[in-house]
Amino acid sequence: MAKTALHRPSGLGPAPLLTSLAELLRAWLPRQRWFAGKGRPVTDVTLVSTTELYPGCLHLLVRTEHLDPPAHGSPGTPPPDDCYQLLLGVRKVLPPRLAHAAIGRANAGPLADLIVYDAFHDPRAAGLLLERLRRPGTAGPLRFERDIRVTVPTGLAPRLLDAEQSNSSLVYGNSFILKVFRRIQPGINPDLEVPRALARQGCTRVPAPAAWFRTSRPQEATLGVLQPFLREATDGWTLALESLALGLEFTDEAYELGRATAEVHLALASAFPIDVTSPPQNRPLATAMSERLDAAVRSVPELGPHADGLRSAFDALGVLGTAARPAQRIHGDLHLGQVLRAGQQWSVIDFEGEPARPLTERRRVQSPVRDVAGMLRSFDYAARSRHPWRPEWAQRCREAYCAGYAAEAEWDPREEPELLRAYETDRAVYEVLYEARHRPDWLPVPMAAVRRLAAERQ
Ligand SMILES: Nc1ncnc2c1ncn2[C@@H]1O[C@H](COP(=O)(O)OP(=O)(O)O)[C@@H](O)[C@H]1O
Ligand SMILES: O=P(O)(O)O[C@H]1O[C@H](CO)[C@@H](O[C@H]2O[C@H](CO)[C@@H](O)[C@H](O)[C@H]2O)[C@H](O)[C@H]1O
Repeated sequence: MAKTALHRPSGLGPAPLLTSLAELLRAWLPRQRWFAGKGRPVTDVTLVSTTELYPGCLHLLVRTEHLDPPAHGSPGTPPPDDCYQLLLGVRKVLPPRLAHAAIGRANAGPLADLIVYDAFHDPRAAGLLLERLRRPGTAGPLRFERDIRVTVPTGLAPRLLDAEQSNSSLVYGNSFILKVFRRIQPGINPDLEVPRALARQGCTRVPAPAAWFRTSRPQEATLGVLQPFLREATDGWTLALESLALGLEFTDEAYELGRATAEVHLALASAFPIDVTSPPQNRPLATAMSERLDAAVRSVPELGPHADGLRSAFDALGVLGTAARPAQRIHGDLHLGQVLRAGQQWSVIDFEGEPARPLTERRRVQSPVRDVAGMLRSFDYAARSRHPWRPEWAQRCREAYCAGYAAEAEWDPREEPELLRAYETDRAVYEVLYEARHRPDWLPVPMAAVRRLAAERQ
């Protein structure tokens, strides 16, 4: 294929993508787990930038346009059009081992009669991507950078992680993991910004970025981060489900997890110092939560009958005036899937925040209670994800986690019941939206919490 086959001057902004490829992507994108625009038919796919990484392997940023931009801006609703990162392979014949990665055969334009596939599944493409990261430099609008103190060996065998993810991750030789962001938003991604800042702080709870790559077009944005792979680690969700299945307690683990969370919060507060002269106001926070609830009710009507009960949590927060704890940078999407345990040590990963929220919002300072609430919701998720439900198991985890947090942070999240309840309610509303969009079978799990939280109305 000629090098210029897909090249258009990417500085000119969105350009119509070669028709046949656009057609293929229109059908393929909505089927991907990481596609954020589910439920909103894609009307067009346009090219934002194309970079040939090597012959037959194209790095693409594409923009999707949608039929019906939602009339409301709910927390789980992406803006009317979105930008996605793709690595496409192009071959005359696709070997059977790559059959599952096929996007389709182009029938027009310079790619006519060639098969296009998702090259993250191709070890050759994945290996070459690692080589780019090992050697800092540029390729078109792409810029590859690394921490020169970290040695990344050459020739590490890649494998695409088979996890239910918002992005795509490649593991190299069980030594490094490259997370490739799929939905791209302008600005630095907190999943690069925060772990780098924590590493500078000497915090060992978070794997430090070894290399990363960005784009300068259409705007500056982070595209991927390579970090050490914790090969002996198991994620907290798997551990919690194992413990439930065996009828075991999880309180020791939860206590240690509380300590780890507090340690990360303390490191975040040092890494991102803020002006604490004006404590955060609760009323605007309560209003924002209430508006998110309104939008969620419009998207998921099952929430409607519980809306007044849920809102009482936000009202109770709103009347409190200023918050007792200062706001700071936080994790933003903390749950049991974001913590990994190796031996006795809990590590925290994925500082991207809730993927559906705008980047600027995810990088804002917020109450650390929001992360605590996220983890408490996760204990409830685990307890409710299997029969018989074990609410008392979750309650014991909750107490242990808060006690562990208090031991490290020297303040106890349970001393802020209104804030905690409001954040748990806000998180449950987010989860309802998330599940309705991505995993409808799971909707009963957060809906059970919604019923409980609404019934707790004061
Ligand atoms: N440093 C790491 N070491 C070991 N496993 C990891 C590491 N980082 C991520 N993982 C695994 O990859 C999965 C997905 O990573 P995550 O950052 O949560 O991606 P996403 O934001 O796409 O969901 C995690 O659930 C975890 O199992
Ligand atoms: O890990 P991500 O950044 O992709 O987070 C999203 O997906 C999570 C599910 O994979 C989702 O988490 C919800 O389900 C978990 C169990 O699978 C549970 O532990 C969490 O408590 C619950 O919120 C998360 O909300 C979403 O942002």
